[in-house]
Amino acid sequence: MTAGDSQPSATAFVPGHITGFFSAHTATTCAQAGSRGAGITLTDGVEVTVSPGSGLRLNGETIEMLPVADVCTRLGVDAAVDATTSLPLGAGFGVSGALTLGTALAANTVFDCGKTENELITLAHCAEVDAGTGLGDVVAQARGGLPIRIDPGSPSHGRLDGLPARPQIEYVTFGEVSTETVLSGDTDELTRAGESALSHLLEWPTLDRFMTASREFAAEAGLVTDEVAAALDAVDEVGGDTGNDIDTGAAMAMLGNTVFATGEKLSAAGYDAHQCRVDAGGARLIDER
Ligand SMILES: Nc1ncnc2c1ncn2[C@@H]1O[C@H](COP(=O)(O)OP(=O)(O)OP(=O)(O)O)[C@@H](O)[C@H]1O
Ligand SMILES: CC(C)(CO)[C@@H](O)C(=O)[O-]
Repeated sequence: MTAGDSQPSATAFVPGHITGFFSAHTATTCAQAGSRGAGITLTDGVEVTVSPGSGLRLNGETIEMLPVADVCTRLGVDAAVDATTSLPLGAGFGVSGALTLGTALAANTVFDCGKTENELITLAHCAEVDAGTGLGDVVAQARGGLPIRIDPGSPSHGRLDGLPARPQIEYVTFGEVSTETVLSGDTDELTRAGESALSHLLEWPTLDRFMTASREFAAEAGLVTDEVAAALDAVDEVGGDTGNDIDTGAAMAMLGNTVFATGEKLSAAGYDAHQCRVDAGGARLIDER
């Protein structure tokens, strides 16, 4: 907003979310549908500013995104959404979920919609589920930390827990995987692999176990691309950079052509990796005018 501009505006920050593994769960209502699984929320995220108007701009470029438009319709508002992020779209960082939840949080403030946080999370979750752009990103992004989605769905239905850890994270991305295409296909095998990965994690809920369960999930679900396989192998070869967590390795971000690891393992393997940390706070309003 420029000086002298009297338009109200509000800005929300929503962390990026990498899913390590998941199972897909359909239900009669969007609020009950979703995914089980586990992931990492990132200090790298999306800042979403809403003011009266129309259209969605991401890093200055006008784009169309169904769940963002849907949230505005569900709130009954005409919003101009202006978002910035260093994360790529469609590469497994939950950018669509972040844009959708950020729009809900900021629009509620600007247009005085009178919704609670859980109501806004539910609106954004339903918009993502109905658009097929995500199943569990919104609830994970609302929570922050290392969310475990024990039961699927929005806050009144889903059940979340988390891993008490705050590691440094590295990631490298090779491009997009269409979430809509994967979710609209046969998800039975993927869901079996996701259920097994969740049981494995819950037996011993540590960061190391999360990484191994994620690695196994990607292989069992048949989602590993050539670039991802090469990066996973390269990290295995250097054996981790710290010498004491050799088993942890790297894993694939769902659903993207992206690899992530804890510590500096991707850099040690020769990749020009982005570095960030685990987001501790979850989605939040950061400014209102
Ligand atoms: N330039 C663009 N590149 C990719 N997707 C785009 C673009 N513009 C709009 N979109 C829309 O953005 C959405 C991307 O959703 P998707 O869920 O794949 O991304 P993501 O949330 O960043 O990743 P993921 O869900 O895998 O974590 C799609 O609905 C797509 O139609
Ligand atoms: C389906 C998904 C992997 C897409 O990013 C995510 O929304 C999840 O974990 O449910």
